[in-house]
Amino acid sequence: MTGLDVSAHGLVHIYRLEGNDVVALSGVDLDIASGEVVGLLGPSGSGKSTLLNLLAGLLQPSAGRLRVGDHDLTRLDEKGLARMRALDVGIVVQGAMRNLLPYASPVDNIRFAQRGARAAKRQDLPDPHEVLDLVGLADHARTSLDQLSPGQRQRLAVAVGLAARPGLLLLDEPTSQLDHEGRDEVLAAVEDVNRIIGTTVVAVTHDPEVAQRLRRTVTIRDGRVGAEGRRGEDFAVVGRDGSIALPPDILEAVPPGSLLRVHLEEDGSVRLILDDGAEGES
Ligand SMILES: Nc1ncnc2c1ncn2[C@@H]1O[C@H](COP(=O)(O)OP(=O)(O)OP(=O)(O)O)[C@@H](O)[C@H]1O
Repeated sequence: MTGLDVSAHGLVHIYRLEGNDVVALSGVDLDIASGEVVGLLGPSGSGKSTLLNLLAGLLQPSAGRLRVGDHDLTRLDEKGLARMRALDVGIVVQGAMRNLLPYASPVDNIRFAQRGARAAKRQDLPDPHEVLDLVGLADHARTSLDQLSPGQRQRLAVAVGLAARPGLLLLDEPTSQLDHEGRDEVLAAVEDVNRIIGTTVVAVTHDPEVAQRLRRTVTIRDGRVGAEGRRGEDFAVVGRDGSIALPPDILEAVPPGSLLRVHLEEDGSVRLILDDGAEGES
């Protein structure tokens, strides 16, 4: 399977707690092409994990549209979502050991993670040894998990996420609690997987050094896409509804409610002019 593309339009998610609604996502517009590697950034509580869980089919959107490959996640029933999770989407939750059976060998961990795809009669399941090879653990098929380094355990967690060779791999904080060496190992393994089998990867991260290494980053702020990054540079994004989320440092100079004149210059640049006479450019 090659990478799956993802498309979210006006995606809303509301958690309903007794008498209270918590709006976690309030209109996310996001397109991810097949084979992209995207880092999801943003302050705590901005909605990153909610978005990851929606992409995994573990939550259903409250409104808006969400598509992963051919799956329309607003329409799939529980059975359809379970099938998608077994065959097409791999999720690696935060903390390597939460993804692993502690007393099983690495190769048995992969076999166990393939059970959903086997039950769904997937014909072309990869050999578990091949999956370990993809993350550089071919020589550790039978090594006890407590003999693996933290970086190796995290790579094994990534391999478990890839066990059924999904088209979309979701990683929640894949490098937290790792030293530099472990972090580099894990990032290199994810880059190899993406290059060799073309899996689309979406990774939540708080680590600025990880974000720097990712080709594309998307910052979630207050439940929406607040910025996009390319090769370490941040850009404001124009949403499908024409709204623009300004970066926090610009918002300090131009608070909500400010009136801005907008001029499209001949050279294609856009000038925003604050109505009180102060000027800013973007
Ligand atoms: N199960 C839940 N029930 C109610 N509210 C929730 C639930 N999970 C998350 N929230 C709320 O939804 C909002 C978004 O949370 P989410 O966990 O998606 O953010 P996050 O960006 O992943 O945060 P962090 O970086 O701290 O993990 C927050 O206001 C959070 O309190």
